[in-house]
Amino acid sequence: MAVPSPSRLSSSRRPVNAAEPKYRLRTELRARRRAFVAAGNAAPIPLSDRLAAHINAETIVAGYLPQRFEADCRGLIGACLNRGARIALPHVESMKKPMLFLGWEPCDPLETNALGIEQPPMSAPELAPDIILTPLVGFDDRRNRLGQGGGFYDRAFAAHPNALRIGLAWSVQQVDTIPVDPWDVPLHAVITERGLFEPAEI
Ligand SMILES: Nc1nc2c(c(=O)[nH]1)N(C=O)[C@@H](CNc1ccc(C(=O)N[C@@H](CCC(=O)O)C(=O)O)cc1)CN2
Ligand SMILES: Nc1ncnc2c1ncn2[C@@H]1O[C@H](COP(=O)(O)OP(=O)(O)OP(=O)(O)O)[C@@H](O)[C@H]1O
Repeated sequence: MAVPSPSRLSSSRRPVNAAEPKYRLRTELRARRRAFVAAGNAAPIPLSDRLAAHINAETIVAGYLPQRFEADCRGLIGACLNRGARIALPHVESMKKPMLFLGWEPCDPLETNALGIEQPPMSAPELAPDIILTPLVGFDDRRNRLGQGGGFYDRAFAAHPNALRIGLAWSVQQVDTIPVDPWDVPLHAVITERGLFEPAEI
């Protein structure tokens, strides 16, 4: 089934400029991600011991439900639940409104948003995450991050400055250098199917 284009969410963003370095990199890395999964290389993203040390029954962990060829967060969500953590998932209503993290427990209902991603309904409680598991399009060895370009995670990081920012990606999504804009905040750590990427700040 085709995933609806993000243009179905009303947008006030400036038009995408195909010459912009982030735009070109995104196109290349989405293709890399797709090829990696198509070749049968997808594997669980492990909960590293160093991340596990931050997770207990008091912790609120924001995860995500994967879209197409993204690194799958669901095993990690299960591992966090096993440690007693509370889970939140992103809720996106429009390109203009900030993404919210809403509480979710196994068996709670989900709705599908205009991007084709499952999310908790607005009736779920809003939570302030201690840890934000972030889907990546790309990353570099300084833990700079490239996302989908909507600015949703940039804004979430600004709204939750004390949360641990953990990127999840396939190892092939690493590049030498991610272009950094003034609003970009580096990740504390990246985890791939190979484990915790070093250097990590956790
Ligand atoms: N799984 C997941 N959930 C998420 C995000 C994400 O990146 N991944 N988000 C992060 O901001 C927010 C939703 N924002 C998004 C903004 C743009 C696109 C987007 O452009 N998707 C492309 C597909 C890219 C691909 O081929 O992999 C599309 O729909 O055409 C997706 C999500 C919240 N939830
Ligand atoms: N703290 C912020 N508040 C408001 N807008 C922001 C903030 N941070 C970034 N933006 C806007 O978000 C847009 C997308 O930024 P960028 O191209 O770096 O996307 P990205 O980091 O790949 O996306 P995402 O954060 O969704 O993963 C930019 O136009 C930028 O102006």
